[in-house]
Amino acid sequence: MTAIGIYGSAGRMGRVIATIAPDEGASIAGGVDAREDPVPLAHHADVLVDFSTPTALEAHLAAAVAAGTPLVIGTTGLSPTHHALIDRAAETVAVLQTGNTSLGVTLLGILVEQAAQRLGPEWDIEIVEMHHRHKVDAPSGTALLLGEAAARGRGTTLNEERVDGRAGLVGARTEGTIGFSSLRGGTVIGDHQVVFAGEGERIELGHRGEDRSIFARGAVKAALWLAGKPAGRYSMAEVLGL
Ligand SMILES: NC(=O)C1=CN([C@@H]2O[C@H](COP(=O)(O)OP(=O)(O)OC[C@H]3O[C@@H](n4cnc5c(N)ncnc54)[C@H](OP(=O)(O)O)[C@@H]3O)[C@@H](O)[C@H]2O)C=CC1
Ligand SMILES: O=C(O)C1=N[C@H](C(=O)O)C[C@H](O)C1
Repeated sequence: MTAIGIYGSAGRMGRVIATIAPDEGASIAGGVDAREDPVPLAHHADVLVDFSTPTALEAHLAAAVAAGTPLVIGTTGLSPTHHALIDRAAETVAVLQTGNTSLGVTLLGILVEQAAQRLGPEWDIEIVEMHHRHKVDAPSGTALLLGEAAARGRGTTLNEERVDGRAGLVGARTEGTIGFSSLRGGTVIGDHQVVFAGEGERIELGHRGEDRSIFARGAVKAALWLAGKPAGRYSMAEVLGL
């Protein structure tokens, strides 16, 4: 049975992953949290999952590379530097990074890319997300993933088009931009709405997470799929065959 090591094992996600792993046919090799050495776990797990914090990512990647153990990264709030480190690690081990491991959001990303491509830049795109009061990063990793899908559909990059949380006298909207708004409160698991606003009509594509097990199941499926894969950077759509 494939043994999964969890970075961030005592957190909200880590605990759900440990609970549902046996249902998906996996066992848990162990867990690591803040101020613990990530290296021994990388050596005795078959595959690692990281749902911790961006500041720990570099050490987790180094441990995975040193042990030759594949790594699924679910942690969000990553910077371009983190993504460069992931690309470098993926030259040595199999790595899958995604802001959302659920089936629903993975499919939503594909639908958003297609809609953006077909509608063109004259349809304004705004992405609204809401999460629980404990979430520390904004926009959410999922919102950014959806924004990247929309930008790809339009043949551009999110870096060129991104506008975060407007406030004050910001002026009229610039065509082609992709706006982000983040709400925080209560116990919301994760809601995302992608609004395509055209002349006299709107299309809204969205997803509501009702339970963290949707992310945990996806993470375990990704880990089982990634174990034994050659070095490279893989996607959740490949795991789910979408
Ligand atoms: N991709 C996806 O589908 C999803 C991604 N996420 C993302 O996963 C991450 C974790 O979310 P969540 O579980 O809610 O957060 P929590 O804050 O509940 O858990 C984070 C865990 O990481 C641990 N941690 C902190 N620093 C380190 C470190 N240096 N090394 C190892 N572990 C460390 C914390 O330990 P301690 O308490 O000791 O500090 C804690 O147990 C977030 O970035 C979130 O956005 C969440 C849900 C789905
Ligand atoms: O922190 C969370 O809870 C979640 N984080 C991910 C994100 O940033 O998109 C995924 C999910 O929405 C829950």
